[in-house]
Amino acid sequence: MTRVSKDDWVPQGVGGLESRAWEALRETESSVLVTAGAGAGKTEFLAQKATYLLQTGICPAPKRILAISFKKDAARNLAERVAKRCPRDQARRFDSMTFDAFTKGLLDRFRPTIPEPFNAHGTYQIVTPFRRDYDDFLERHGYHGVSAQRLEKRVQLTDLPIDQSNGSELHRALADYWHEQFFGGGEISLSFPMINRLVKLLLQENSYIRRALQATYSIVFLDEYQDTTYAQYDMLQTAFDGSDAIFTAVGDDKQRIMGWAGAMNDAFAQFENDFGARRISLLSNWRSHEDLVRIQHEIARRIDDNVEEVQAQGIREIEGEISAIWQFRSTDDENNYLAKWVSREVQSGRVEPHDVAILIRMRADQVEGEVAPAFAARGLWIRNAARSVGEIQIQDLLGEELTGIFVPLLRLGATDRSPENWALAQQNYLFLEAADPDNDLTQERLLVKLEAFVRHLRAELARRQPDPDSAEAIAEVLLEFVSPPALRQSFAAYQRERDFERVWSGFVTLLKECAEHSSSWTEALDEFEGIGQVALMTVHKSKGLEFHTMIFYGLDNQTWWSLTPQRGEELNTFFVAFTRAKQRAFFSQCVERGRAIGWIQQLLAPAGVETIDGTTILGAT
Ligand SMILES: Nc1ncnc2c1ncn2[C@@H]1O[C@H](COP(=O)(O)OP(=O)(O)OP(=O)(O)O)[C@@H](O)[C@H]1O
Repeated sequence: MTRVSKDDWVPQGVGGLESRAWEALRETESSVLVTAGAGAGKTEFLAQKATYLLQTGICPAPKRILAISFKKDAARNLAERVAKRCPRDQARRFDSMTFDAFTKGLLDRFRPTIPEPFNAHGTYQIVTPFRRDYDDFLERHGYHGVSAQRLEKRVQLTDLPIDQSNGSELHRALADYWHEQFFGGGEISLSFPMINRLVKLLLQENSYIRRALQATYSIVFLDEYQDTTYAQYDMLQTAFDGSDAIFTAVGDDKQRIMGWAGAMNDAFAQFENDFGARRISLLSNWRSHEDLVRIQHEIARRIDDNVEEVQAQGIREIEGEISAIWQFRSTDDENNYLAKWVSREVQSGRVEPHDVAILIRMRADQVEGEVAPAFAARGLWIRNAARSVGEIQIQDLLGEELTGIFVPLLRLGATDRSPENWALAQQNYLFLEAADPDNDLTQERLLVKLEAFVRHLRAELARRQPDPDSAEAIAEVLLEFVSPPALRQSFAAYQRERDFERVWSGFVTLLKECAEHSSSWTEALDEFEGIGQVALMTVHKSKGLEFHTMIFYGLDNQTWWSLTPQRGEELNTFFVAFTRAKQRAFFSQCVERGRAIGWIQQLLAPAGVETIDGTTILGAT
């Protein structure tokens, strides 16, 4: 087992850390709250801190680190960064997962021990109720004085068991709601907020499980902390009540975009108070260059007048405009111009298609239908990551563990040499087989088996042309090798048959689709991963990602009617999206839909007006 002394440890994979990040990294005796703007390297900082704690033995075996992120791809990305830097025996003690995966994992493992009647037998389905579902429930039960919004909020926040002595109509509706979800006939239906409440009850009532959890995790990381909900915070506090766990939370209050879903108003102050945390703020932006950071700062100032200026560390690689409003007379003009512009940029070698993102406010499927034909006419494909394959969205599917295990194997099968995928495949396989890191013989034996399988897979792929039938057959070959029991055992999220099926069938569906119009397996895999495709996504979905060039599509005062400096959360969402750009961010606006948004126009301080193909461009810098 390799250990590095604290003094000798250096950050890995990045040039260095700013001095405040060092300070926060070395703070291992008390909790810290790292606040910083966009691109400050908050997520990277967590990966470095985990590496530091594992490599120096500050987190010694068998202790583990729990890292909680908001999105599956973010959780996976963090785990991959740590896995790349730490030996396997250390990296496997880093548990990176979403809040939902954490709570659901506890529910699935300990469900029978929850106090009655919530320990009811039988399978459960996960539901995502909309307001109209609450309305429907209230209507059916005759609760005319209760709004869907209030009921939804109560479900999120009310502790179980529900206090029967409170006779208010809202309370009765809440009790009935839980009863119907559990005993309404058929399968039990649970939403994630309900799972959260059940797990809180479990941890509150069962000190044995609580202590076991605390003994496992003495270090906890919280990424994107600004979007933690009251219920999640409450559950975490219950879980770690009385423990000496050290927390590291990172966040940016200007990126708070989940208020509508119950995110805390005062998350930072509360954390400092409850966890005795030191606040350390970072001042760099590693993602974007100086000229973009200047515009970002102007938007940030509209969110918080006192925001500190940050130091841009990104290098500008582009000449000419880096931000502007492009105005069009018709949507056809708009789509054609954008397709032509992106195609020219790709052909000139300035950017790869997947480094370009088209950002929209909502309804990705509809916009995809409008934009894609113009792009396809120029040989460019749009990847709408919000599209569902079966019951899972592509963006979520790509963050799934199953995908992370199958894709490197497929890549190895499709190419002669791929050291990176070979390293990943080895690591994954040894993990799936729960190989003892100290037993060289077992490891050797497993790696020989893996090699033989890759040879077999290569032969299978070589003898089949990519098409949907072959894709399905190949996926089955992979599953048989990896084995569903090993997947279920290794990942709590796949323990329920239905959860596993959802991901598995999404994987097969997308692979079949990609194989259908590819001439090689590598091409099919590129398409599967979105390589060579222009990304299309809503501003909400862009959280945590980054792109070389971004185009905000259809940014007019009708479509984005609520984007005003007075509406905090919309502005934050826009800010999050804008700060994803490394080099350039443009806005397209079509007069058929609405007018330009005045304050953005002002902000970009248009330098002049140009005309191209009958379209007007308001230039910025
Ligand atoms: N110390 C560093 N040196 C060089 N590059 C870095 C460093 N830290 C982060 N980066 C790079 O800067 C970019 C932003 O980092 P990261 O995503 O961790 O920032 P963040 O603060 O979590 O961003 P956001 O809150 O905007 O999502 C990434 O491309 C990352 O690889």
